[in-house]
Amino acid sequence: MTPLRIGHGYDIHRIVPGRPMILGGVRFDTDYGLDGHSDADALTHAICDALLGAAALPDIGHFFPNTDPAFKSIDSQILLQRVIAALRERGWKPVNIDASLIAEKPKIYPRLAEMKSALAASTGLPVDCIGLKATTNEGVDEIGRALAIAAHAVCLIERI
Ligand SMILES: Nc1ccn([C@@H]2O[C@H](COP(=O)(O)O)[C@@H](O)[C@H]2O)c(=O)n1
Ligand SMILES: C[C@@]1(CO)OP(=O)(O)OP(=O)(O)OC[C@H]1O
Repeated sequence: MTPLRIGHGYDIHRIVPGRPMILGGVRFDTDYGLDGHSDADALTHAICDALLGAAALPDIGHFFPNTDPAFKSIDSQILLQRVIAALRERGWKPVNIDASLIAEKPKIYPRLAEMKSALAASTGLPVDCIGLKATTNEGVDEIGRALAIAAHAVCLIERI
């Protein structure tokens, strides 16, 4: 079987008042946050889907349905740890992850190191195997009007 596989993931969540803003396992000090059944960490969800996709497994919603109360407000780092465990059971481990956030706000750059540390802890990867960056959408569309935040992720996995 092929020893290396590539995966891609995407997620988007609406910005709403009064919800926590959690991205890459890090909480931002804002009076707005992302709407969702879980903690709505769009970045971590995109990473989960990239890993699942690389292993040709069904997506995050299949493993953790948004109709299941067990996942209400759940910390997405727990979901990511379970995704890593699902891959490990099937003989796969991550090699590296690269992800991009598209967000008008909050400013991501000052918190990047913390986010990488949190994702490294959940995936078991060294921090230098996790790429992370942010860009605004230059005011274009709902993301550009700060009504939503989107994330894209790619990853490589290899045989254990
Ligand atoms: N939410 C964000 C968006 C962007 N950044 C950083 O600002 C730089 C400039 O953004 P552009 O959209 O003009 O490319 C970008 O390179 C990021 O480093 C950010 O920290 N948080
Ligand atoms: C993370 C899960 C968990 O129920 O819920 P949401 O926070 O709604 O996130 P989304 O990316 O829309 O769907 C995936 C679900 O698995």
